[in-house]
Amino acid sequence: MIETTSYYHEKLYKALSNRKHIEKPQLVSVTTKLDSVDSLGFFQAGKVYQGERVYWTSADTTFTLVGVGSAYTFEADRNRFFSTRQMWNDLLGDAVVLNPYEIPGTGPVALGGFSFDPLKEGDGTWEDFPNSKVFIPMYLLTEWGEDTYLTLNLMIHPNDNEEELYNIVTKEYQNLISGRYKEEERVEVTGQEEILPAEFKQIVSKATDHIKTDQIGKVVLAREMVVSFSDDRKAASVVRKLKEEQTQSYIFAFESGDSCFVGATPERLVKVENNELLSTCLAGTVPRGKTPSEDEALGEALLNDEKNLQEHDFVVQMIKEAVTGCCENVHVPDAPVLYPLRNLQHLYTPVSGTLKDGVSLLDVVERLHPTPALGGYPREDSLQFIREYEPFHRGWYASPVGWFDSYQNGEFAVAIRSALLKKDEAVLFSGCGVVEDSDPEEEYQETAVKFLPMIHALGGKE
Ligand SMILES: C=C(O[C@@H]1C=C(C(=O)O)C=C[C@H]1O)C(=O)O
Repeated sequence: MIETTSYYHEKLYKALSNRKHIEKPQLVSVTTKLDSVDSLGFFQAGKVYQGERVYWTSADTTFTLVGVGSAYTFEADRNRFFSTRQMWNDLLGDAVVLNPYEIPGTGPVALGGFSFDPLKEGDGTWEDFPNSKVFIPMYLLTEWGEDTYLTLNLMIHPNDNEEELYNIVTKEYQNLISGRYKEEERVEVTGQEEILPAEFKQIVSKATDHIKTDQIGKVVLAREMVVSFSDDRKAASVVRKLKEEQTQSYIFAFESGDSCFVGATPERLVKVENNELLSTCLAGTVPRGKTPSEDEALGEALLNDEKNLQEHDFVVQMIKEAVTGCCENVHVPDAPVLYPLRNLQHLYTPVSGTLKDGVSLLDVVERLHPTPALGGYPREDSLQFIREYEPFHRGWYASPVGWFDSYQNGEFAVAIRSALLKKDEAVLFSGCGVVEDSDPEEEYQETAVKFLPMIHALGGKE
C-alpha cells in the first residue's frame, strides 16, 4: 500500500517527537512506499552529500539500494567484523523503527565494506577507505522487484529541535526522489598506463616456484592500471555505463571522503534472506569467443581444463567447509557450470544452506573472506605471499562490499572488476589465480581482459 505523503509526514513527525526520554543519541527510522523513482537521479540529486553516497544493484537487477548522507558511520580496525556487529546491535537496541513493510533492505540498513588485508602496509592510495567502514544512510531508496521504498534514518540527539529537523528532511527527501539522471559534461581520457607489467609476470613466476616446492597450493595475484581524465570523473556516469554494459554483475559505487570505489563484479560472497544462505565459487576464466561457435568451444574447453578446474576446486572445497560450519542442509553441485559475462566466462558453482541459529551474516563474511578465489590456499600462507610480493595495496579491491538490514538479511559481493576514482584519476585492479601450471604471459593476458569492463565504462582504450 502506498501511503499519502501527509500520512508519512505525520508518522515521521510523531517518531521524531516521541523519543524525549532518551538521554543519548537515538536512531529513528521511518519507511514508506513510493511510486517508482529514478535511482541514479536520486544518487545525483544527493551531490551535496558527496563522500557519503552509495549505489548498489544486485546481479539479478531486481534489487537496488541508494544511500545518501550518513546517519551513522561505523569504522573499526581490530576485530573489525565483530566490532561492526556489536556497534550495529547497540545502535538498534535503542532505535525507534517504523517500518510496516519489513522488506529486505528497508528500515535501518548498513552499507559498506572491508579492506582485503588489514596487515598490509598502506601506500596512501586508499587513505579514504579504512579497514572497515559501514554507514546507515539518512536517505535510503530501496527497489525491490517492482516496488520502491524510502527510509529516513535519522540520528536524533537529545537537544535536537524536531520541528527544524522535520522541515529539513521532508524537503530534502522530496528533492532526492524527484531527481532525474543527467549525463555529465564530457570528460576525456588523457592517459592510460599499466603499472609494473613486467614485475607482475615475475611475481607469477615466483608464485609457481613456491607452489612447485609445496609452500602454497594456489595464490591470486593482481596488478593495477591508472586512467587519467581531463576533469573529475563522476561516479554516476560510470555506474550508468556499467549498468548498461555488464549483465549478471553487482554494480556498486561506495563514496568515502574524496574517493569513490566503483565496479561491476559477478562474484557473490554471501547472501542471506530469511535465513537461507547462498554463496558462490567463481574461479577459472577464459575470454568470450568472437563467434557463437568459438564462444562455445572456449566454454567447453574451460569446463574440461585441468588447470582451471584445479583453481576452481580450491575455492569449492574451502567454501563448502566454511558453509558447513555455519549451516544445515548444505548443497554443493558436483561439477561447475559456465558463468558467461560480456568479456569473460568463468567456472561457477553455487553453494546453498540454511543458517544455523545465532550465526549472523557478518560471521559468515568473516569466515569466508578471503576465499581462495581472491587470496589463495592455504589462506595464511597465500596472504603472506601477497603481502610480501605484490607491489601495491589492494585496499577494498577483492574484498567484501555489501549491505545488511535489521531483519538478518543482507548480501556481500567480492569487489573485483573495480576501480578507485580519485577526482581526475582512476586506479583499476585486476587479478588471477595462480596454480602450479600457470604461465606468466597467459596470466598477464587474463588480467588484461579482466580490466576491460572498467576500461570500457571509463571511456578508455581496449
Ligand atoms: C581476481 C579476479 O578474479 C577472480 C579470479 C578468477 C580466475 O583466476 O579465474 C576468476 C574470478 C575471480 O574469482 C579479478 O577479476 O580481479
